[in-house]
Amino acid sequence: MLRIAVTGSPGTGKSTVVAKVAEKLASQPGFKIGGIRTAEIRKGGHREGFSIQDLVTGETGTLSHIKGNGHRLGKYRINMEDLERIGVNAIRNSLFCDLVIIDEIGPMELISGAFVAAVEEVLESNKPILAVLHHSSRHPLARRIRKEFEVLAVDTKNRDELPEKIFNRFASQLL
Ligand SMILES: Nc1ncnc2c1ncn2[C@@H]1O[C@H](COP(=O)(O)OP(=O)(O)OP(=O)(O)O)[C@@H](O)[C@H]1O
Repeated sequence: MLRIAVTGSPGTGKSTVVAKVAEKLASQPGFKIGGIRTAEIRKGGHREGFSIQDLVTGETGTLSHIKGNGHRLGKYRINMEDLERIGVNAIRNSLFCDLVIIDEIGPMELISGAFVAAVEEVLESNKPILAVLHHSSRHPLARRIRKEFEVLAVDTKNRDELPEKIFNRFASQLL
């Protein structure tokens, strides 16, 4: 079962690579992609936090924000309610899809035991997975993914060609 994790320094284009692969696969008739994407919340040219979205329902919430009163991680406060209501549900429901995308598995997401458990459940399934893995996480789940997945490092030199390569790998197994 094909499982690929893309990793790399901040801002190298990991999410863009995954989004391009997802877009190409999603355009195949009947192909269903589940899981999550996270994105920056910007205001006035500054990053104020991150959003989290269910790839099936489109439901979007706040993963973290500079304002809030949840668990602090750097300058951000984790919104555990949205992380678990949207993120954990999206990952559980992705078990009914053809491909699971988890963008991303990093320190903010790994704060939630329910998130970790949901990802572990997907790992125990037979589902193909494409994940963005935070480059420096030492969490046991991150270590497990580094061992079990094919890990591809994204950099500015390979980020334009990687989407096609990753698409072809999944396409040859799944389409
Ligand atoms: N192939 C590309 N060519 C040009 N610009 C790109 C490319 N890929 C990504 N970018 C730009 O680089 C920036 C970072 O991209 P992206 O969010 O995909 O990176 P990331 O590695 O996922 O970031 P983070 O570390 O914050 O998760 C964005 O502004 C995006 O538009």
